[in-house]
Amino acid sequence: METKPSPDPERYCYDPVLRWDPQVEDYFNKAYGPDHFAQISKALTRPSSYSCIRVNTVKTTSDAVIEKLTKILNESDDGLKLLQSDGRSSPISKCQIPGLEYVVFVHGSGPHRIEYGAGLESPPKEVLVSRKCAEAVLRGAQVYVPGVLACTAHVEKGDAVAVCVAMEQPGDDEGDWSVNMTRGTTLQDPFYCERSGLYIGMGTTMLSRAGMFRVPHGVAVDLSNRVFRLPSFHNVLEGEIFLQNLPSIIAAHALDPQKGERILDMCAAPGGKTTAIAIRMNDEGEIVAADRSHNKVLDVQKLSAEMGLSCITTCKLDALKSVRLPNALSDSTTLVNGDNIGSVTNHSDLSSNEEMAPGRSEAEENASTEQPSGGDNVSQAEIRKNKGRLKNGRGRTQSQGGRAGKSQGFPPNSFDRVLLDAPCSALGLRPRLFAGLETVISLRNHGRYQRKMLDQAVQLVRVGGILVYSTCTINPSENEAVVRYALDKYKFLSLAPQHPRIGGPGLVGRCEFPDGYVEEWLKPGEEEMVQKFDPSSELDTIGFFIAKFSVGPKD
Ligand SMILES: C[S@@+](CC[C@H](N)C(=O)[O-])C[C@H]1O[C@@H](n2cnc3c(N)ncnc32)[C@H](O)[C@@H]1O
Repeated sequence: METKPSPDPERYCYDPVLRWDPQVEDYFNKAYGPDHFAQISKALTRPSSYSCIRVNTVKTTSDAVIEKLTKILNESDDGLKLLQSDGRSSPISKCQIPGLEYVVFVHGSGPHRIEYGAGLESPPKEVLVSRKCAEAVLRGAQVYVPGVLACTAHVEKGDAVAVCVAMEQPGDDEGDWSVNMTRGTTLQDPFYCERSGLYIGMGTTMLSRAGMFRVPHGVAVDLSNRVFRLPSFHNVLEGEIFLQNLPSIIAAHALDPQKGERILDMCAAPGGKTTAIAIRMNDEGEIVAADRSHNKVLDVQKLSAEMGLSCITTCKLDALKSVRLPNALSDSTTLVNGDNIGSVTNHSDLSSNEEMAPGRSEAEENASTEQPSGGDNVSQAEIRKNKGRLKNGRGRTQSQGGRAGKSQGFPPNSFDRVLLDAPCSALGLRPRLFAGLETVISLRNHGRYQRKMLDQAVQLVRVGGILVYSTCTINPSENEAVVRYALDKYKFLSLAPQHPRIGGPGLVGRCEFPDGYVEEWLKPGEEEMVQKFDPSSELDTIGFFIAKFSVGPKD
């Protein structure tokens, strides 16, 4: 009788190698040292071992959230598996860092070894998913139909399948990567080497092969046996909690916003940090949340309304043009109802998402925003808002219902604090299965873009104010080199201590590139003033960077 090949454990496992552009790899090897960078690279391919939840303390408490989440976990199959595999009394715990008791962790588990051949006579049938789909699945998501690229022939609904990732492969030309697979392909060779080490779990198909490529949405595979078990809290306790990486929460603490202050969040969407800042201010003061993208501004509006936060105003604004030119004054006055600040949309009077629905007329919105606020206590935010109304005329803060007001920018020195959570290469996000597209030139270009944004941010903070700069990348060109630029160019800026400080030090020194370009990083003594979150460290967070500047007298 013919013996069937048993599944090869080296092939049927999760052991991806993150691919980088060779020059980028050289640069990071120089920056971190080869061993450390290898650890960072490995850590990036894995999800963090816990989900981090920020509790909306304006609406609820950590204890109430823990109780609700425990109930949800106890009632779901995935949750029960988590409880069993976790080995502790409960996978849910409150953050122990002083001041962060409103942060709740739900611990997952993994990597688990999966017996892909258990009970099968031949190698398992396979479903190949896109890299993006796989990264979401590793974070706890389902395998949805659009993420499926290919599968073995004759797959029927209810079949046991191994799920693996379609990874970019190098092409003929340098820097040329492709997946070499069109959607709907039939996987022929069960031993095809490009899928070795890229198996993320075993599950049961919810559709036949034909169904997977015919229906537009739905779950394709019920992935009951996962390499990483992390709870998915998608659509759970909306408005009460927000899933957010720990360093992002720390960035809001670094800004240290005070009740009643006027704060600018320059690149705000989807609003994770904006809402964290609003909660830290107990919803008292004014936060202007700006973003370049109209639709993303609507996301911030939706999140603010969902979380019941009233101190957030939003606007569509290119951060590179955030400082209003003197001649724009009259333009904006004419354009936006006598508003000499810019067109911003306020959520103070919106109580639900429904009220944000596109298509609602401005008149209706204005009517809803004219309701007097109840209660005897008049907050500082309310006083500030009313002062603004008197000064600027009615209309500045009127909601435009599903539309993002376009701002002309803001006068210099008009904010107490500014957060520049800059768009970046995102090379700290986890899990990441491919990084080959960034080149040293593209990494430098990110830094150049960020420096231009910082030039604007510096002008908008008043003397005595605070500027926080953050990114979610491990790339020094976007982190330490941007801080060096800021400190060298603006002598009135100084690095300020951050609380809490749980991240590691920044990089000191410089890097000389083969093309002669020299990049300067931090000077000795500055490294402990920034927070650099290392994905391979015990904190097990995404890669993230935070610098906090005090703004001294500007001459
Ligand atoms: C890192 S994300 C911000 C995340 C956000 N701070 C949060 O915590 O939810 C960067 C944002 O910058 C925005 N962006 C990119 N270029 C911009 C520009 N020139 N002006 C304003 N926003 C910009 C992007 O639309 C994106 O939403």
